[in-house]
Amino acid sequence: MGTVDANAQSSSSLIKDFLHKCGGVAVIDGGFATELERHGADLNDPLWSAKCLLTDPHLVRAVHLDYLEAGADIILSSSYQATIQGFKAKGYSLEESESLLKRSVEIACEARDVYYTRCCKSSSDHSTDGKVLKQRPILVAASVGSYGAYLADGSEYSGEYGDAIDLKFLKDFHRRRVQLLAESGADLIAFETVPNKLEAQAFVELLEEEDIKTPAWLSFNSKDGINVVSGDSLSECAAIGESCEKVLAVGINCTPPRFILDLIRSINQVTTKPILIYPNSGESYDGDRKEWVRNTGIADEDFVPYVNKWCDAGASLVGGCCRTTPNTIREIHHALSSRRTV
Ligand code: MET
Ligand SMILES: [Zn+2]
Repeated sequence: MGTVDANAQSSSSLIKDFLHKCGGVAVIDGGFATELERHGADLNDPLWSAKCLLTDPHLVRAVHLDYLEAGADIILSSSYQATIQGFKAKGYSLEESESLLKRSVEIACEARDVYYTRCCKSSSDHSTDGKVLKQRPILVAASVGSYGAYLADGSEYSGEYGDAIDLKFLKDFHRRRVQLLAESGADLIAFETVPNKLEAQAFVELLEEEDIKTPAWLSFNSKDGINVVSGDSLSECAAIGESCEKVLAVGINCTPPRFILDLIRSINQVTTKPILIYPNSGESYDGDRKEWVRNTGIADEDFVPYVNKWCDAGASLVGGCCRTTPNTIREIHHALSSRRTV
């Protein structure tokens, strides 16, 4: 087997091997931007969490560390809303914009290094204040938010981009960012909050066209428990992930917990790949008011008691999205620990 084949082989089993080492299930981190806000960062800006790369990289690193110490096995970089187009609109040069994108992954990798050093210094797997300090495999995923996230008007929750936005436009929009993040030292690329089929198609075509060597996951969001937010069929969206060898896992993020079980069942029908799940707290984002609002109607209870049911239904990577915190992740870590075989 040649080197290229060997690389393809090792990256195609990255998540499966990782899950094996984790004992069958792995914990993803929790809300990142909303956690920065909880620490006082003002992210009312088109760059959202990426603004902190400019103003407060120490906080970015500290939040990554908080999630690792809460038991996350996979952390996502702060590049969700970081785009070359967005940085340029702020007056940064192409070179500066590109290095900021890479910086987001470097900071996550630095947090992992600091974490490993703390683990070495600790005599037990848990510190007295409940921190998880266990030497274990940890993956850094480079976050890529959708085009709707760049628009910063909440349209990643509608998936309505208008007729002018076609496949070619979306591929060209994401191309350079995906190339850069693939070469940034991240273990994988996390395409997150993908709101429609067109953008899922754009991502998998980009992976192939650009011969991207870093594997990816594809994560959709839903607001009805049946379809993705645009109304496109979740089965069709998940099948796009299934069809691409470079996509190692498919799933759902930033979606109210009460929809998750049905969504897992629906994805399970069309994929053999690991299923990832990281719901939000159950509140919804009001793009006009630029705030999170409680849903009326069915209240979302704390979802941690359900995570084992989600794993029984087929999920193997579980974490949290917006408005979840290191506490949520600590609880998920504990809730899943009894089913882990290591
Ligand atoms: C709107 S979904 C945001 C996902 C991103 N990983 C974050 O937690 O900030
Ligand atoms: Zn979210």
